[in-house]
Amino acid sequence: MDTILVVNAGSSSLKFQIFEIAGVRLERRIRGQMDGIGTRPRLRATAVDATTLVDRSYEPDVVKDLPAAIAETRTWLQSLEGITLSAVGHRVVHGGPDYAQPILIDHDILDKLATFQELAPLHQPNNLAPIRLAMGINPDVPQIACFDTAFHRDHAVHTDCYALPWAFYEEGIRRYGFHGLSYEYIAERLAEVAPQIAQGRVIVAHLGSGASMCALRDGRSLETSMGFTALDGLPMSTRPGQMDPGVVLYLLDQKGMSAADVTDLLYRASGLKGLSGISGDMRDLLASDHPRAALAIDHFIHRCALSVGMLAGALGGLDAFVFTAGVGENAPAIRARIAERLTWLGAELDPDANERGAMLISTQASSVALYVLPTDEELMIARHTLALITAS
Ligand SMILES: Nc1ncnc2c1ncn2[C@@H]1O[C@H](COP(=O)(O)OP(=O)(O)O)[C@@H](O)[C@H]1O
Ligand SMILES: CC(=O)OP(=O)(O)O
Ligand SMILES: [Mg+2]
Repeated sequence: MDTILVVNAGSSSLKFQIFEIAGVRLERRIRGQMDGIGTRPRLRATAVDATTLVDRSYEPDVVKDLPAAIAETRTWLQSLEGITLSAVGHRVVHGGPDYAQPILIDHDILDKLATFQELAPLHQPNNLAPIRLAMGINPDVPQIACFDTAFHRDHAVHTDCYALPWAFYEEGIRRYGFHGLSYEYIAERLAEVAPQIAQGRVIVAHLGSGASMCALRDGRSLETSMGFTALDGLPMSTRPGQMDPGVVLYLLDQKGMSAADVTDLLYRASGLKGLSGISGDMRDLLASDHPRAALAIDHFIHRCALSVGMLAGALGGLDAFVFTAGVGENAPAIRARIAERLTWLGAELDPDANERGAMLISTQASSVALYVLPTDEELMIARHTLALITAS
């Protein structure tokens, strides 16, 4: 069968899906992921009828990083039979100022995208490595890049700029925003499940290993919590989120840390992991009775609440709030605590619906509709990929 393979390397997971091309439609065939990379690695894949195709756990030091996950997953994918690849669609986290649309990759574009590696060190190298590999093995299969930044590219300039001298904006130091494929999917999904509400003022909380929020109006991105890099905004598994840049200056100047040390601290050793000293995985923190686990969760909730205030301000009010990604989809306790901090906006949680993981988790009296919508970045990538290969 003719298929599109989609590859999505996140900061704690490698997700993939295989879609059959059925004329102009896509039919999902296989969905899988290696998640818990470096903490509790597990490779799982299911067929469309929910049959388990693989379910394998690994020691954390065996699949300790994304390259190890890519190698292990690739071996498994190669064992599949009867699959002809028409194209591969890739999530590429940073598209810089110029890439605002999905694009067919060639060597020049690959080199250009590699110049953004320092702006997304947890992602960009792992997004580009499989593309380079695939182009080497089978140069005839089109490799399509879909950017996390693209969905935010039509923000107003006053939204995108930092209050730095203008020349910095012109050279590309801007607030790009990320998780755009997820927000694009949720905007479409919300338009299906609640068309009226989707036209209104909506905040989507993508709470995974990386976490951000996006203010949508009429399905378009108006504001988002991440900026020039995916360090900004909410605290994450291993990243601190919004921080006074004076801290970085202090670390460099007063503590004598090198730029590489600070990079490592901010991308890999901070956030929930750094603050708790236990783990960056929300499951571990929820299961722990250590006071620092509780502190890390309290901080996460507090920063989420502040971010909602900021984005509701950008929207001039709030009609709906959507939880998505690993934590948002799977942690009712976290959803309940965030919802509690939305009470001032008129939100009222339905605790039973929340525990069940229902799609709508607010009461009828709530003036802000609360939703849980599983994201599907891979479907978004597959759609873009199909559109691009059929247009060319
Ligand atoms: N049942 C759960 N309860 C709480 N957190 C969960 C649960 N399942 C997954 N998570 C969290 O979701 C995160 C992964 O989310 P995901 O969106 O897949 O991240 P990424 O794409 O950045 O790798 C993990 O760090 C884990 O903390
Ligand atoms: C941009 C980002 O942080 O992505 P992820 O949440 O997949 O790590
Ligand atoms: Mg992700």
